[in-house]
Amino acid sequence: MNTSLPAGLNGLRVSRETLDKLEHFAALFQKWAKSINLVAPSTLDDLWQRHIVDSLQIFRLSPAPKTWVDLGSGGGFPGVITAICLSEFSDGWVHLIESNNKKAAFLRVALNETGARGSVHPIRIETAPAVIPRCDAISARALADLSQLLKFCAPWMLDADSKTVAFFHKGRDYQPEIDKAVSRFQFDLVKHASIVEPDSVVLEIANLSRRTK
Ligand SMILES: C[S@@+](CC[C@H](N)C(=O)[O-])C[C@H]1O[C@@H](n2cnc3c(N)ncnc32)[C@H](O)[C@@H]1O
Repeated sequence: MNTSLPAGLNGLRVSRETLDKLEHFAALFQKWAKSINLVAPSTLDDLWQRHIVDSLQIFRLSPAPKTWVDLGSGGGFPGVITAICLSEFSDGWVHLIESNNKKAAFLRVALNETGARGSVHPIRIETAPAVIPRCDAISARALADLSQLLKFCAPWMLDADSKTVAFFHKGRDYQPEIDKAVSRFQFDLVKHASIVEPDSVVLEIANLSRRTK
């Protein structure tokens, strides 16, 4: 298995300390992935590019938010990677929402062992806003279609005063998801080209409101 670092992290810059933590996380991930299905096994050989660098783009796009919520964190992408990046700063925090208990156990170990700034909530996303009433940013990767993601985010983003921004990784077939979502919601959208997958994007969404008929 290739656990080596891709040259220059695709141009992303991280400190030596963060790199050490990412490498520690990668080693832990490979160990746990032998007994729990953390990502599609076919992608394990390319852990750095397919998962770690893919996740790093989120923090690169938005380093400022203090309180993050990562929905359906699975094996930690992008939530744990964001939490590791935040550990360079004093006051950021990532709430990882993952209802699968085995994955939640891995996430706890990953945060503890890397000293990342985050906590794990082994709960359903639908109940998370009651536990985490506000956040500055939300991330989700490989979780649901855009309309469902916006429904999950609504409790944090629908308030007219909300400044919460959401970041969603999407593969090349994202446009029909946007077309469907705009029939129900209005929002500001920025499409960021992925630095990892050609034709994939990270959708940045702000100023969410429900469309009135
Ligand atoms: C396909 S995995 C993606 C994991 C990770 N974000 C990634 O990109 O590798 C989706 C994860 O979301 C979790 N999940 C799905 N629906 C959920 C819900 N309603 N509440 C909490 N977790 C959920 C699943 O247990 C699973 O680990």
